[in-house]
Amino acid sequence: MTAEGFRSGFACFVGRPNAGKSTLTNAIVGEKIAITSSKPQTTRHVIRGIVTRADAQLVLVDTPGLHRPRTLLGQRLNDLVYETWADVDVIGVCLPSSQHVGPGDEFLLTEIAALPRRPKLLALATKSDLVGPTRLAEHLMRIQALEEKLGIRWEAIIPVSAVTNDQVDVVVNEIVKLLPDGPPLYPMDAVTDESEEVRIAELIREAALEGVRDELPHSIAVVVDEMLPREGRPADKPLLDIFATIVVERDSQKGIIIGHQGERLREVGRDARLQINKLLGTPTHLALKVKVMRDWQRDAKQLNRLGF
Ligand SMILES: Nc1nc2c(ncn2[C@@H]2O[C@H](COP(=O)(O)OP(=O)(O)OP(=O)(O)O)[C@@H](O)[C@H]2O)c(=O)[nH]1
Repeated sequence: MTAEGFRSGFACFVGRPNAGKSTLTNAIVGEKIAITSSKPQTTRHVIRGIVTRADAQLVLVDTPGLHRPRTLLGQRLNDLVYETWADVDVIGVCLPSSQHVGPGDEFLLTEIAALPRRPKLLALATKSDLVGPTRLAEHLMRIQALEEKLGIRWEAIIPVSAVTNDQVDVVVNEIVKLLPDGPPLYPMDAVTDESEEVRIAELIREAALEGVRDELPHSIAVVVDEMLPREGRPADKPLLDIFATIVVERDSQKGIIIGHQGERLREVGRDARLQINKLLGTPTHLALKVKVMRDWQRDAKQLNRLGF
């Protein structure tokens, strides 16, 4: 039963690494679904957050960054980006207020402008809390000037801060306005269609990368091997056992993840478990293994197994 005038569709946020895409997605969906970090390029999976309102359903698709493909993984990620862009109704282009609009941003927009079926474009001046009004105004004017320079059209230009929650609702309203009429695409109570396992794997990956991103930026993946309720627990005190494997490319990386006498891996497990408990709302026990799979990023069979 959907009211007349109900809108539904897909949107994604694009932007240079660190532009604030994941943080904005989280602020909108209100649940930890995407990875955020202070270092670039941690978003790897296509993650959908779903906003359902009385008048609309918005499905947010998170894409990885576009980069120079040096490995099979790089190529697949880029293909995924173009496929995602072709599918969405609205692209929110994140242009951080704290940085100048640069060649990277223009490259991205030129690629979008060349799409056969161009989605509607919203310019989002992200991280607006980091600059004063004068700088923000200048930034907005530079964004405006891109229309003529690149032959694109902004449906709106919106300053937004995901951190202070300023104008996040305006962003959602503007996106919804641009969605086509249509019934909900997912059940009305859905938040995300990403499987729990994938979300858990991402939380572990995030914890494993903490503090060592410079050393291991793209060389780790996480697979959840098994999740089962612990037997013999009282009904009011359940415990979920999660077995997961952290996959690295080299022995030296395995050493980094594990740390001196396993200290670092224990920390990773503790951090990840807290996040997982929050996500699932159930106490969990997390058993982590570290495995070396040489060149997993170049090997198609391994990539398929890891879900890329
Ligand atoms: N002050 C401020 N910081 C922000 C805001 N949004 C994001 N950040 C910070 O900017 C950094 C990058 O944010 P992300 O959301 O991970 O950026 P991203 O575009 O998803 O990055 P990639 O996954 O690398 O492409 C993090 O340290 C965030 O805390 C904001 O509105 N204000």
